[in-house]
Amino acid sequence: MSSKPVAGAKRKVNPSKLAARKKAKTTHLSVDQLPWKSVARPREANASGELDGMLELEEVSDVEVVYDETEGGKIVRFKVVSEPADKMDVEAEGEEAKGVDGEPVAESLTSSARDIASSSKDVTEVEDIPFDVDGMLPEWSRFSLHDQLARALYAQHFTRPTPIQSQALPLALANRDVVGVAETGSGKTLAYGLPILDHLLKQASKTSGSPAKERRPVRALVLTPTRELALQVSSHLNACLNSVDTSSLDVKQEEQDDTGLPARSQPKKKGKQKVKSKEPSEPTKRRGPPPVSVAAIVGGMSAQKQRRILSRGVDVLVATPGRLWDIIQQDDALAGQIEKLRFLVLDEADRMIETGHFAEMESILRLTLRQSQDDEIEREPSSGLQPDNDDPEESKAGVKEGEMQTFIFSATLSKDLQKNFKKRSRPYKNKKGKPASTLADDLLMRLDFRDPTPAVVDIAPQGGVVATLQESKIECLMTDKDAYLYYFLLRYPGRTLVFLSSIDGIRRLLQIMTLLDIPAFPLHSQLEQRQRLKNLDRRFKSSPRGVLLATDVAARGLDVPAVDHVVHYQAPRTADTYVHRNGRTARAARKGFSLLMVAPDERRLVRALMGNLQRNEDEIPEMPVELYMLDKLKARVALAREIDTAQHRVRKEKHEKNWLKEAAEAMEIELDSDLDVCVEEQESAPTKAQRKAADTKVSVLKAQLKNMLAQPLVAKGVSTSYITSGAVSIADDMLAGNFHETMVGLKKVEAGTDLVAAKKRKPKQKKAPVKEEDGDFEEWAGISD
Ligand SMILES: Nc1ncnc2c1ncn2[C@@H]1O[C@H](COP(=O)(O)OP(=O)(O)OP(=O)(O)O)[C@@H](O)[C@H]1O
Repeated sequence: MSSKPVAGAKRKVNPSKLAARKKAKTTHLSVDQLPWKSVARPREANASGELDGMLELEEVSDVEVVYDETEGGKIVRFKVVSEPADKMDVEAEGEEAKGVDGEPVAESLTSSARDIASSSKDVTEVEDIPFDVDGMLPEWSRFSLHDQLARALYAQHFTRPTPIQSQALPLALANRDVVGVAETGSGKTLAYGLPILDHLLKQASKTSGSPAKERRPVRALVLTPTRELALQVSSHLNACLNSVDTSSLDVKQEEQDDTGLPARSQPKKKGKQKVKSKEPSEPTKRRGPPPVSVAAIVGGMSAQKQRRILSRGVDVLVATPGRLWDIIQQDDALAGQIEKLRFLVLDEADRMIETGHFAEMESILRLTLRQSQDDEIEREPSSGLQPDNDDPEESKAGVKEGEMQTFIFSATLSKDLQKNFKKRSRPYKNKKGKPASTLADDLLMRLDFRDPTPAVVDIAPQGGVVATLQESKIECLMTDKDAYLYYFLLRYPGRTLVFLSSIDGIRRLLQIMTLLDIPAFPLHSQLEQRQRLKNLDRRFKSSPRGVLLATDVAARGLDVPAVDHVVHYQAPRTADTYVHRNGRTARAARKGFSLLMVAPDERRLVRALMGNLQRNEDEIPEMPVELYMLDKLKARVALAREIDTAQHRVRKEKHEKNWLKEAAEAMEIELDSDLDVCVEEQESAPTKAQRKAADTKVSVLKAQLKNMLAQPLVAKGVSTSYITSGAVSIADDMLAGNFHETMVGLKKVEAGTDLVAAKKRKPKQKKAPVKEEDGDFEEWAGISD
């Protein structure tokens, strides 16, 4: 899916430039052949819903739209002019033009030419000023990152590296293979992304001025388990490549708030470099192809679109294994490039090998194996940042110049697997060894680390619990879960991600929540990709009280910055899933809350998964519930369920009838005379009168529910007539601003502030930093809102 700016169609040509125009070399192309360029999906636009479920944005420039009158009517053609942009001077009058395929076409030659001419000046000016990393980003300066990356980090207010970035970056920059395990939401994407971009940008700087004639090969491959994660990773990395005019920032004495981040809202003090008042993250346009390009290829994208992305030349390809393997099988050139990768990343490595991805992953990994013994590593001292190390084994570490580096990242990787990584760098030679114990072991052990001793950085907290996360649980009957969920959503309004284990369950709950006026949206694998992105990007992200009902397709990696709550409507099947689901909230050191709903027959499962996390089930506190209020809500839920059941019956009958009609049409049978009668005659088939009665029943029930929803929910002992009387006075809360808008008489509090104390809470233990990196690590304060 692509979005293309609309072109101006009529043009006035400046005669003085006409001669130059005539000399310009022109080529006529179809819409798909035009030199489309990828544009990063701005994250803000995602939140505001502007992109409306688009997978990628593209733009095109230096294209002229030409109308030819032919006998068959008007034909639109696109003329690509290879004249340098700043020599053009053509005026456009804004009339919309359609391409041959009816799609709107690119911005007019005139405006794009001017934009490019002026923006190229901006870029040159910006890029000529070296970025003062020591002054502006002192905590990043030891990594000596490419100027472009430093600017982008600054623009995103990432003033200091997160702990996983602090520890993984020196290793990766020193050509080590890295296995990184750190808590959810702790910045793992940039922990592997920055070294890759840094390498590619520095390489591009060396070769700039001699543009490659052939399509640029893929240099880095990032594999992710889900489409959403692939798109997100690509957008995170692209955000680091957007050119940023940091000369417009108050660069020197940047105010830092308590979190160590720039105080955006504070009045600026006088600084060393003076400032135009411009938003820091505003990107400037870049001329020509980007020095490094990142693109995602995922399922749900047309083959034509994929070809176009690849033909532009992608340096960093982010992909899901299934789709990538499909393409590789038809594209020998791409297969060849994968064999010669400079970087291979498995993001959420452990999930990737779960059923469904195994075969494709294995095939892709096989391409990355070294072909012969001659490719064995000659151990050379690594260049760049080498961690201090007295260990003789470690001193031989690192991949040799130009060899593939492998990065494996996850929030959950078993200790056994990590140990195995350390022991075996060329597993496929060691077939006689012990067989791998799990599917994950088996596949990950097929990785061909070029580094004799891959570095393992494991700073995941014990039990997988992020320090800023408040967990809680509710023990209730399975049949009461709808009511408890509804209670939770009304009692603690906020952006909430609810995990269920089945798609049918999501469909049912969606109907009920919608009937109860809760803004709920579904996310599961049977939805079309466009719908998935729309529900996530447009609806959920932009609704502060939005509720996303999702399967575990949303459990891994998704970075929705302000998810307030995670609810496990059904207990997760594994300990890792519990950790990853929880990880959708409490990200980047923000506060978060999770609620585990446990039915009696889920208790054993919960006990087992807590045991796997070396935790005790009892240490999770109970969420308090006002039973009087809950009872009122149960009545609403019961009615909503009744409506849903009745609607479901009506829908099913309509569906069956339609199916019969279609079958009858296909068989060229008159439905009225034959099948319709048969249907009506079936014992179980409802008559027309019965169907009408069912419709009426639904309408009556809906009216009842509407009436019920309009009644205020008043807590026990509260008098709404006299607010200062009654067993509970609400006047004080009203004055103090603690008044709960929906549940009159209850205090407005955040989820987690009124938990019943945990029975046996163990103190959280922090891990010691790994030996490669002996710097002191401050608690990461994250990004401020
Ligand atoms: N140095 C930094 N300072 C502040 N914020 C950062 C920094 N690095 C990354 N972030 C932000 O932190 C958030 C989480 O990052 P990211 O998605 O990479 O986490 P993750 O560790 O991969 O999480 P998960 O395990 O759930 O996939 C993102 O919004 C990212 O932009």
